[in-house]
Amino acid sequence: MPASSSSSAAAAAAAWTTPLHRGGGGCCLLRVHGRFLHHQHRPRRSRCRPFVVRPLMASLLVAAAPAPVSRRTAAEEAVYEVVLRQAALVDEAAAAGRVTPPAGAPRRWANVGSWGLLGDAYDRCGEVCAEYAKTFYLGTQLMTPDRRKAVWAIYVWCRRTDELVDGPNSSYITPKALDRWEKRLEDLFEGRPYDMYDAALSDTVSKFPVDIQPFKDMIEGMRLDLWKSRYKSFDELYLYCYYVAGTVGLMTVPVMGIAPDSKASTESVYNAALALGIANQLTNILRDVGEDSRRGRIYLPLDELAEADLTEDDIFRGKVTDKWRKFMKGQIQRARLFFDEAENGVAHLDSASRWPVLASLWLYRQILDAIEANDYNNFTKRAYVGKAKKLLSLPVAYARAAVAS
Ligand SMILES: CC(C)=CCC/C(C)=C/CC/C(C)=C/CC/C(C)=C/[C@@H]1[C@@H](COP(=O)(O)OP(=O)(O)O)[C@]1(C)CC/C=C(\C)CC/C=C(\C)CCC=C(C)C
Ligand SMILES: [Mn+2]
Repeated sequence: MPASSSSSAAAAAAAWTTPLHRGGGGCCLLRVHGRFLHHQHRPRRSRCRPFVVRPLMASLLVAAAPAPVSRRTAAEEAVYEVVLRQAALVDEAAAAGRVTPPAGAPRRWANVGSWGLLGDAYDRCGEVCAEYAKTFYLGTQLMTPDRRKAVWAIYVWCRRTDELVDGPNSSYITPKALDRWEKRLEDLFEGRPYDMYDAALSDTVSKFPVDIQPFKDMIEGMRLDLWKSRYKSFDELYLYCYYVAGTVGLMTVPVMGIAPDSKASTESVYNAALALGIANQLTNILRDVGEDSRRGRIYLPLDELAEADLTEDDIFRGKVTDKWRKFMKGQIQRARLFFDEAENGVAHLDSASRWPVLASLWLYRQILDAIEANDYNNFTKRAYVGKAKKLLSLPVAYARAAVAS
């Protein structure tokens, strides 16, 4: 059973009774244009819940109904518990005055470091990153060497994890194989890496307050992909998106760092990071509807499809109709809400980390524009952002990141 499941069971029980304002006074919700915005005036360590695009709220927004604020869904509650734990870890490290371990502390994985192989391991991670994610690799060049290398190591682990279920050997991947991958993850967190990519990550997690839970949760998402090909509601889909993508935000914030002068709570920065992962994955899903359907998969909320008077067969037939356009407009609107929340958080990241995050956010968000430009034909036309637009985003994001505060 995944570690997150135990908390999700408790969360499920609490979900119908927990008010949005668990922290008491000190903050308030404002309703603006049908959205609830959180007005926050609490110190960094506050536990008061910041504004976050909630799955239930987002579903209702898509259905153009009024959004309730008093209830949290089971999926949201489960994810929120992880967010709180990650934020607390970063706060503890900051309170102890460190991002890296105290000087002289035993390194969990010292041998290879002293042989100089660690440098090679990180270089290989950088090469993989440069090959698979050029723009993002470019963005990491502004970061301090330690942070840049750490993000590469996380990237490579994520890419390898995804390759297990999506790569050339995916047909051989069983739940047992994923269990072994998880054991390997535990080993590397304990300072016993299996290969050089693991070694780089092992070193990274010994230097930064990175927790194992989001990594385990990503493996859980891959487990889902082995057997689940339908999502009944947005709540179910939200949890999947958290597993495979929201987790990336939680893994990387401790490395990217929070701006020392930021007044935002750690928790709200984590929520923004989570939102970016969710937004990216929702965009992935909307871009790949046709491709996924040809693999027998529908990553769209079935209840919302039914409300739009669309059936699974409509997806498999892949005909762009007015009903489909209307449905897609709602889905795109929801993804944009998550991007908006993420964008608000970027200014609170360490200044050197803002540019790559903002650039990647803008590039991904433009895929939604491309779906619109394709007249919502995501069955047979792949939405992509052209090279010119990509190149233009980089300096614009750079300028914006430089002035963000
Ligand atoms: C405050 C604030 C906004 C902080 C930002 C925090 C941050 C850096 C968040 C990163 C969000 C992000 C890039 C999420 C990745 C989402 C994603 C695309 C996940 C993909 C999953 C599965 O997709 P699928 O199989 O459906 O699609 P494909 O056809 O395979 O594409 C993933 C493929 C999971 C694996 C994820 C990666 C390989 C990306 C990992 C990226 C990093 C570690 C670097 C992130 C850093 C920057 C600067 C963006
Ligand atoms: Mn994939």
